[in-house]
Amino acid sequence: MSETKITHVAAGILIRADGQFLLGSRPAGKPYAGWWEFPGGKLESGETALQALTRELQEEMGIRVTAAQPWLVQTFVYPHAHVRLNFFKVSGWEGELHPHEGQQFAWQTPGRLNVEPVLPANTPILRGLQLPAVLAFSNVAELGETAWLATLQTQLAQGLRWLVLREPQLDADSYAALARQTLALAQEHGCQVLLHGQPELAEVLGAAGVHLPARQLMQTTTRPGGWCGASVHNAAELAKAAELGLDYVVLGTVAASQSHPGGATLGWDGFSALVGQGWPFPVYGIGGLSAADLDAAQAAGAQGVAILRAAWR
Ligand SMILES: Nc1nc2c([nH]c(=O)n2[C@@H]2O[C@H](COP(=O)(O)OP(=O)(O)OP(=O)(O)O)[C@@H](O)[C@H]2O)c(=O)[nH]1
Ligand SMILES: [Mg+2]
Repeated sequence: MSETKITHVAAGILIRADGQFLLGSRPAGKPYAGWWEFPGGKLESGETALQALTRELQEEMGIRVTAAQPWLVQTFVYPHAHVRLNFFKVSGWEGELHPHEGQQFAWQTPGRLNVEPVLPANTPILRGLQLPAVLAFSNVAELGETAWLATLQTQLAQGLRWLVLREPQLDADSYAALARQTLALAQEHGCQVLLHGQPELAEVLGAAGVHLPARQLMQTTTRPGGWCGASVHNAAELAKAAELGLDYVVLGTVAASQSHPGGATLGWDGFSALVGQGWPFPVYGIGGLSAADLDAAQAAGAQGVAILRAAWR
């Protein structure tokens, strides 16, 4: 059998200051004409993905890219090609948008698209765009239930929109009771709550989804419904998360933390090397981090930081 040829593609997600992002319709005459995509195209020989992105956005829409960060990498098999798609977040450009190929443009709100259909390979990218920069993990273990629930209400009022309810010290009944209370509070504020390692309970209680500990991730054969993320520590666990089609992972331990003192840490260099392999989901740093580490995390290729103790101060 001949080796499958991989077509390398670069595509840009233009993001405006108001958070909206750009989709373009594919021009007549191309495969999937009329479907919506992120502007971009195939790498020419000798080009890096960033060079191809810059050239394609100039050719297709007449803009000059001034700031672009590599984000997700998705591989996909179409009848017409096996593609490896390098998606960039484009936060800076010069010039007005011109549809040089007769395409249409549409600015979109994450999670609330008003155009369709979007190219099938882009599903995880559209999900990733809905995820926050800071992912909060609960800390009932240290604060106690009453104090944590009080802090939760303050944080919800201040805009907390994503929460992982991780309390491995609780027995099943106590955890379920806490989950019910947490969901009742969170739902008033449109906050998405992910339960820890219990897809069935998440479904019964109507939680947004589930967060899998690494051991459970490695034993899972079918992706649970709703939002699904996992904790990972190495390339094998990252690969498993990609195979299952998860929505995000938290990768650590980045720095020594109070909960894992003296344990092995990745540091931002080790973190960056793993993220740089290219994954179809956002990767958060975890372990001894706070929101103050956001810039360092993003410089290392992270979506952001997962924070535990620091989320409830
Ligand atoms: N530009 C772009 N291509 C995508 C996306 N998602 C996705 O699956 N693709 C696939 O990536 C491949 C390359 O896309 P393209 O047709 O834009 O390439 P191109 O601009 O170089 O076109 P050309 O070869 O006709 O000049 C196509 O197979 C397309 O289906 C996306 O969001 N943007
Ligand atoms: Mg193109």
